[in-house]
Amino acid sequence: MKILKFGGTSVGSVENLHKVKEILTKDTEEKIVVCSAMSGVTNQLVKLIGSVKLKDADAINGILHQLENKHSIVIDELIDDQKLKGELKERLSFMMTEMFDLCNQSYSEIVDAKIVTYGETLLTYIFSNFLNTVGVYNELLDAKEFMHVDNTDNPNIQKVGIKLNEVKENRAQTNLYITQGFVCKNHLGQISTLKRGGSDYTATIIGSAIDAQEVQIWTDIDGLHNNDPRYVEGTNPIAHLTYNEAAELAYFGAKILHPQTVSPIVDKDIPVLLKNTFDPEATGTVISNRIHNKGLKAISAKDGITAIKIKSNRMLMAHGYLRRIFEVFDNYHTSIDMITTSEVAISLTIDDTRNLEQILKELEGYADVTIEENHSIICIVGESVIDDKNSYKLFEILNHIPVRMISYGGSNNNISILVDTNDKIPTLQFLNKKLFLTPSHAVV
Ligand SMILES: Nc1ncnc2c1ncn2[C@@H]1O[C@H](COP(=O)(O)OP(=O)(O)O)[C@@H](O)[C@H]1O
Ligand SMILES: N[C@@H](CC(=O)OP(=O)(O)O)C(=O)O
Repeated sequence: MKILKFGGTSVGSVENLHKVKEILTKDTEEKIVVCSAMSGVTNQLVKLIGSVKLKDADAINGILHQLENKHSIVIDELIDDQKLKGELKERLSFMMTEMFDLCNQSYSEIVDAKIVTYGETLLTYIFSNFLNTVGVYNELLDAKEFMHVDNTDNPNIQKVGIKLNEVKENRAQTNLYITQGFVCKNHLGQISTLKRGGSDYTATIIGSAIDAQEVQIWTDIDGLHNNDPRYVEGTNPIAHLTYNEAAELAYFGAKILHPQTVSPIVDKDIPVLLKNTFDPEATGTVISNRIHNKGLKAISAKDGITAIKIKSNRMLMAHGYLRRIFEVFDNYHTSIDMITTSEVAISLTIDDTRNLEQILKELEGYADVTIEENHSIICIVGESVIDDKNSYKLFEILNHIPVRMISYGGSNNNISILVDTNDKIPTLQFLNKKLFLTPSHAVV
């Protein structure tokens, strides 16, 4: 069994849905297909939720109308059979009424999750019916029936596997299942999400739950590139990455992968393939535990970082002081990414600022605290990257860009620097030139 995940762009138009169909029908192997919402739809749903919070009836109606139109056009163009077309339109209209009713409830996290996951529900319903009508028989599985994820950081994979097998057993025999990414049920049995971009995570949770042979993530680019192609020209796909490398890159901003994608499949050593829907023959990237080559592989950037400097002339290096600082962050479930220390100060970074006010209040009890917002962590990744004889070149960045923090040696596989977000793109471009475009770029 293989798991194939198709992202928003891959399912974002009728033309692309036909391409997905081609990929699915290349062989008859058993597959579970995880689909995202059509590209742009989840963003529209997020906007819709904003309007629900504001109780802005005109905006709500406007967005619902756009969503109905968008999916209605897809049905028109995709489905030839008039009877089926009518049925799908009727179902679409029913789902829009359900959404309208939700929009008229007062805002809550459950209402939020129910609304924001509709994009996946709409798309999979239409796509599954389309496939069936053209002879590609499949069963549509409701992910809410088996993606029971009590703890999104550490899902109970076995539980998902048991539920998924139960759901499959009650359905007709087929070698093709279609389901929704992103949506899950939480520990209270309420509808929830795996966070933005979470369909990748859905795919690897399912892959691990059923001991899949491999997980394929189909997107709009030919694999994970050595730098962010949105900001840097001349980036190249990387043929092989280790789980460690992929996890670091995903966590530190490589948008192609949800940060938690790799974690469910590492222990089972299930490979993840990143493939291009628009160029299926392109090699793409294979993520596995095999180290093909060591040294510098790729650079990524994570925005929305806040640096916190904690200064205390009296106590910093005193026994137990660091513990007290870390406990404050721990008490507010706020994880720390980078840390540097001096004799009298510690600087650290966080990306979750929901509890920043309370954290600062507690820290200010025994230290001077300053914060700097709008920073980005630039992460240079590769197995044993710190031993790469070219890695020294990255420090030339210091001649060009004000660097706020550097983290070197925390792991052999990652060197991180913190810069103002306004300097992110020049930093990525400079590092690309220095580390990848100079002739001697090579590894240990
Ligand atoms: N290092 C990288 N390698 C490849 N793509 C990247 C990288 N960093 C950012 N991206 C962006 O990620 C996009 C694919 O991710 P995403 O938009 O989540 O796809 P999907 O719609 O398939 O879920 C690419 O179009 C590319 O612009
Ligand atoms: N549709 C959701 C989940 C997702 O994973 O989407 P994509 O595969 O297009 O990144 C989102 O936009 O966040």
